[in-house]
Amino acid sequence: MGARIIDGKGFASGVRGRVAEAVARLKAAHGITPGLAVVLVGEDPASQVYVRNKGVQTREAGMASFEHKLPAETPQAELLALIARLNADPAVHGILVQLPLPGHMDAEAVINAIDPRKDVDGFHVLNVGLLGTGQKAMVPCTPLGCLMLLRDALGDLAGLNAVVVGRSNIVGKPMAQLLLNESCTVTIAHSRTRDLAGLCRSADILVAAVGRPRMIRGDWVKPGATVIDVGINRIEEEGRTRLVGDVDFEGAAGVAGAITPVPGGVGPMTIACLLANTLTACCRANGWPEPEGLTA
Ligand SMILES: Nc1nc(=O)c2c([nH]1)NC[C@@H]1CN(c3ccc(C(=O)N[C@@H](CCC(=O)O)C(=O)O)cc3)C=[N+]21
Repeated sequence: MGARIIDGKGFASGVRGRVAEAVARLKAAHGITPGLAVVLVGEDPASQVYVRNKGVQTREAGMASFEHKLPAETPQAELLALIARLNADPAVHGILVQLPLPGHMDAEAVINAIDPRKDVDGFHVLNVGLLGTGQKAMVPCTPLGCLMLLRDALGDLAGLNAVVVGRSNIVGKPMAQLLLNESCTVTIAHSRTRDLAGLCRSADILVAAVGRPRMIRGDWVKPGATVIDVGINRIEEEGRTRLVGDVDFEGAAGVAGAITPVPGGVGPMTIACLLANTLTACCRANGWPEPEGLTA
């Protein structure tokens, strides 16, 4: 057990504090309150918990929270009409449509209907393109949170070997883009990668975002590496439900230089970065300077 445990929960609380300070300054100087609209379609219990937490933390940061809960069977046209209203609402600076959406909806069409300037998830195809070309984008919250933790742990990331395990549009691909923008040498690995263990052992930075409990073993980790575990897997163990990551924490912590725990690592950073992105969107919408240290 040699690795430093990266305190994502504590770091996230610091980020939220800095967001709250900036929000208070905006209110005092301009009388403007950044606003975040969260849309939940259906009654998925996990999604309900996340949406409630987002609302609480948004208000705690001094921002306005608008929650829209629609029944699972809502026609897509109705959701698109709501998004159009939120796009046009000057009190709303950020819009998040909770994923996954019910099966009858086309998630890509829904996401691409959001005004890209209000797309605080960074999932709109325009933001994906801006990030991919190194231009100013709205950056997906989870990878942005991981980047903040990595910069804090390592300082300059240039020249480091980064391996991202997982190629999702939500985490793996944008994470790789961010690390490339930091001048890392980046490899994206996935289920078809040959000798995944050996590849992982070449990583100075190892980001696990595959959604398979404890898949990354301790002997896949290069001694001294920084390990970022994005996985949040609910498993049954010894008769109770536990939350574990995509990394075998006990094994990896004996080898890594630093590692994020689950829970208390990347998860809390996701919501903190959602608030940071809402603040950033509000500043950009008004032509004010962006908050320092809260963007990519
Ligand atoms: N459009 C959209 N944007 C999202 O950002 C989005 C989404 N849809 N759908 C669901 C996922 C999941 N997600 C999490 C946020 C915070 C924690 C978090 O704070 N986790 C804590 C506690 C975990 C727990 O106790 O359940 C931790 O890891 O320590 C986890 C997961 C955002 N998501």
